[in-house]
Amino acid sequence: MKKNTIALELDKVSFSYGCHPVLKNISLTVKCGESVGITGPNGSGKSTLLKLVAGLLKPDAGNIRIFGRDSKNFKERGRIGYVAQKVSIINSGFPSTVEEIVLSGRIAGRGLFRALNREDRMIVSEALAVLGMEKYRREAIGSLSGGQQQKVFIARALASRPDLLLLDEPTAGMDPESQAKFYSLLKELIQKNAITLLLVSHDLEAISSVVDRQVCLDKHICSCCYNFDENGAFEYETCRKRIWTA
Ligand SMILES: Nc1ncnc2c1ncn2[C@@H]1O[C@H](COP(=O)(O)OP(=O)(O)OP(=O)(O)O)[C@@H](O)[C@H]1O
Repeated sequence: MKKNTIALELDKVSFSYGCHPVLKNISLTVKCGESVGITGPNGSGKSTLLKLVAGLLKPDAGNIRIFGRDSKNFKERGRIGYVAQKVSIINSGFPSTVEEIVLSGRIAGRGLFRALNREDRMIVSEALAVLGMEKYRREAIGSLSGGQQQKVFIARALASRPDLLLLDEPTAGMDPESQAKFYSLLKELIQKNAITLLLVSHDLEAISSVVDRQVCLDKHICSCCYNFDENGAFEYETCRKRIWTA
């Protein structure tokens, strides 16, 4: 996919849950291969924004274009990998193993009737490594903790090799060591595969190593975008003050 082409364009998007307005006039353009962090206070609409891009919700007003197509007509949903903030916990009787769940990400992108090959297994191993979950590959998913299950679903999304990856607070249930390793390996993976990333997080500092810039949802309006300098430090401070003192 060509760099500098547009992966995602939100044009004056508004959304309400019933009579509760959440997003108003949001405009945002993301280039192919770009990584954008979405930050903002609780309830500012970050998850809602990802759900709109994932096609799980429809905007009340405005347009969303994905890879040049109006989202209403965008049928290639396999090109989008989305992992919600909290996946539903799978109960202990569920028969699939971690490896099977992650492999199912390969089917989503390539179709049910294509046999899985060595490359698929290699991609699955790589995705499990990003999440530090290789040693659980033969375990039943239902026997894992909630945080571990979340990691498996992130690995599944990575294994699908999406063109656009939407991650909603992916490290919320991770210990600090897994978190640092995850962001560093995620960065490698998205750069290697030219994946466009939208990453929701409260931890501006942690994600500054992965994202090219951060977008702040502030009082329901996408109010500021900052590019990072080499260390990310100055822009991070500015951004944080703008969000939490507003
Ligand atoms: N299904 C729903 N029905 C009604 N209101 C909802 C629903 N989902 C979210 N909301 C409301 O929409 C607003 C935005 O929620 P959203 O989850 O998008 O915010 P957020 O920025 O992701 O929050 P957080 O940082 O706490 O995860 C909140 O006021 C929330 O209560």
